[in-house]
Amino acid sequence: MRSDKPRDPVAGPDAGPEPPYPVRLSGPVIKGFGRGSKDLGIPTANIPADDLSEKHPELTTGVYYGVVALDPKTYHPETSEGSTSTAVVLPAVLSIGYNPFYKNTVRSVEIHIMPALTEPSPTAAGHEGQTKFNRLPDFYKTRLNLLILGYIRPEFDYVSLEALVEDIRVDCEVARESLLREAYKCYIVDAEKASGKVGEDRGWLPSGFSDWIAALDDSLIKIEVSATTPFTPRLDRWIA
Ligand SMILES: Cc1cc2nc3c(=O)[nH]c(=O)nc-3n(C[C@H](O)[C@H](O)[C@H](O)COP(=O)(O)O)c2cc1C
Ligand SMILES: Nc1ncnc2c1ncn2[C@@H]1O[C@H](COP(=O)(O)OP(=O)(O)O)[C@@H](O)[C@H]1O
Ligand SMILES: [Mg+2]
Repeated sequence: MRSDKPRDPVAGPDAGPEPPYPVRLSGPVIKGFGRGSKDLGIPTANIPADDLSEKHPELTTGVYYGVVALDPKTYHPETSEGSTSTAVVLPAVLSIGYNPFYKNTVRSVEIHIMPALTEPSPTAAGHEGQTKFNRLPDFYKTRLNLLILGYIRPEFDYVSLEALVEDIRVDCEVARESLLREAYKCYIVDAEKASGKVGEDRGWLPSGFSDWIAALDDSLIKIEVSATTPFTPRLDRWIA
């Protein structure tokens, strides 16, 4: 259970991500338990966690922050300049684990995408009225690339839903303040402006989307060609 100790305003070293971070995760946005928006008012984009223990044994259960890019072929939000064909890179906070408050038996990766760092934070303390978490148009099935930049805290059980929501609100603020530091902000600015290893990781974020669509289309075509062709089991489960 969460203690009453006040929370640190930032997480991770000021000098920038320390190994094992940045960690790259990628996957299609799948259905979760349907609680994020409905129960908590906090939508979380879930990506498959099946091969996490094998590929990323370093990722213990807990809450992390990072940056995400969504495939612009299936997710193209309208901006003041019209709709964009390049992937937007946005700050994110996520949980990896069993959601002890809900006592899940399977591990999930759940990502809450926050507004751009240049916009005011809707989750800041003292924000007028009830906290409204960031909400985008739905983007199920879209491929999401995530760069995890730091660890915030372990997962907890809570005495109430309100206490869970309040802790996630603080996570959003910790993630935002952490990412606003110079050594982290560079993962969000234009890829061309970042150099060295930071530039490599930043460059990876909006990459690989065309390969993914080809692979996905291929699986779907196989299904159409022959009803007896077994659907790739994992995709079958991911895509409603
Ligand atoms: C930043 C963040 C922190 C979270 N921390 C916890 C936690 O400490 N304990 C917990 O039980 N669930 C935690 N959750 C998970 C929420 O309970 C979860 O997002 C919710 O159950 C929605 O699940 P769904 O996507 O399957 O609908 C956290 C989620 C986020 C985004
Ligand atoms: N800010 C956001 N962060 C993450 N997902 C969002 C956001 N805004 C809208 N969504 C959409 O909401 C969906 C998640 O809502 P949620 O209630 O957690 O459902 P589920 O249980 O299916 O994950 C995401 O898959 C995405 O399509
Ligand atoms: Mg979710």
